[in-house]
Amino acid sequence: MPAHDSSAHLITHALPSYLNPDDVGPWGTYLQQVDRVTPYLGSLARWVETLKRPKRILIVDVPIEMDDGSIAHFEGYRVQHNLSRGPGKGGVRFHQDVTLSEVMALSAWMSIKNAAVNVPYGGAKGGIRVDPRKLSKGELERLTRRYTSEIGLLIGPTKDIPAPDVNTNGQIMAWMMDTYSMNTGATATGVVTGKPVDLGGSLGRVEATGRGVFTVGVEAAKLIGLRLEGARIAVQGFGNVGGTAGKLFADAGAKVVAVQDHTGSIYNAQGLDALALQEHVRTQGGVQGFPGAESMEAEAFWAVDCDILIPAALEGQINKDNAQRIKAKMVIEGANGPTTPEADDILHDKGVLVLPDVIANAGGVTVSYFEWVQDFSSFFWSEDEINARLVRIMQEAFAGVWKVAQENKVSLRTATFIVACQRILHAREMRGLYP
Ligand SMILES: NC(=O)C1=CN([C@@H]2O[C@H](COP(=O)(O)OP(=O)(O)OC[C@H]3O[C@@H](n4cnc5c(N)ncnc54)[C@H](OP(=O)(O)O)[C@@H]3O)[C@@H](O)[C@H]2O)C=CC1
Ligand SMILES: O=C(O)CCC(=O)C(=O)O
Repeated sequence: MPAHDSSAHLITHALPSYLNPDDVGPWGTYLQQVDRVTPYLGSLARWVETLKRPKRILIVDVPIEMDDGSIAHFEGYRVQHNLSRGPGKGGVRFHQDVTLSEVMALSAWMSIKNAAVNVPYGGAKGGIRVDPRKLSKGELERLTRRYTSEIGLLIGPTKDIPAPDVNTNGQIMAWMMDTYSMNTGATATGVVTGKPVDLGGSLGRVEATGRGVFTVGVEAAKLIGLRLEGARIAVQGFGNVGGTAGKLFADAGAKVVAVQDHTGSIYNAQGLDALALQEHVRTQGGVQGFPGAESMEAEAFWAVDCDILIPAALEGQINKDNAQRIKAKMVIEGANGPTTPEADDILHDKGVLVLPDVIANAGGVTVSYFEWVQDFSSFFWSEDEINARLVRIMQEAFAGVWKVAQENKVSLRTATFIVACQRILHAREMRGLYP
């Protein structure tokens, strides 16, 4: 091929073999979101391809001995999407449907989210394809420890810092911290966040994501003149994020009228007792059978009469098939990637305000950042101090995004991407390309 053949240009942009340009899952959703922001990036658009390729992907085989003596193999991942603004940061998911393409999308949304609230991190995410409900506690511990050792070459307090996500919690973070510390020969509390408070965890981290969801919800409600007192809330997923957000809205005078998880969908027009429902989910494993609630069909959940809808489960839940039926005035994305681009457009045309994941659920990583800072200084803050700082960061970030949306006449999602992508690509440009 001649040295200046124009097709050489195409070769430098060839997609890596693991990237499917026709991905219709979460990674495809993310790519469409990047395409929507590109016209607003000015000269930084030259760098936008950076955002369409994860920086580093590790796929690991995680073998463990089961309680019955057999050997089982699980597939695990850690993806570092972008490290221009700092070490990788993002949770670890244990779920039977986890795929590489999903973890890539989740890691990319971490890059955007971390930049949107201006914490000094890049984006990363991890996961194992496993249904943790089918494991004993011992099997779960062995799986977590082996996975941590396998991804040990990528993670570290200044390299990449995991945290909880779906089906992972403080206990799992404690095992990860312990395994990494044993492998490196020194206690390294800063290698993960979301740890139990007695092991260097932060007060307020467990509730932080739900508190962030609530905080931006309050700000947006003021802006659109929606009264929270008596407002009807529907929540999908009543785990860490959905449960806390539902409880905080109920404490503020709103009514949680409908909740859905994989065990069922429940409804009470007078409002469900959110605290009692959290306890019911913790002890019974789901919302089904909650006293004082009627059951409803899963599909009917999306059409329920409500003012605020909070998806707080998995990706792609609000899609072209159900978006038209949504009656809420506002959708607050507790989950990552719950709304497909087609559904985004439908909601926009219906006048429903969508507070996107990349700002609405950033409270968790914000308090993770506080935890990491506290671990480095070994000086711990009070819960009031943490909550006050969290609320301030969320309010300021949300106000900034709102302004950008108004100025550019774009959705809050595109506005958040404008703010975040400019920060990431500016950092990329300033750092340069060569060692
Ligand atoms: N934990 C955190 O700090 C953060 C989490 N997020 C995101 O929030 C979302 C929820 O995470 P988190 O609360 O931590 O996870 P949890 O594991 O605590 O809770 C997940 C909830 O979603 C429900 N769920 C799972 N699958 C479905 C389904 N197909 N239909 C309906 N409900 C379902 C689960 O119930 P069941 O299994 O019984 O159905 C459970 O109620 C995820 O998208 C996560 O990435 C975002 C930012 C931070
Ligand atoms: O707390 C963190 O570091 C990340 C939480 C997370 O995975 C998320 O925001 O989606």
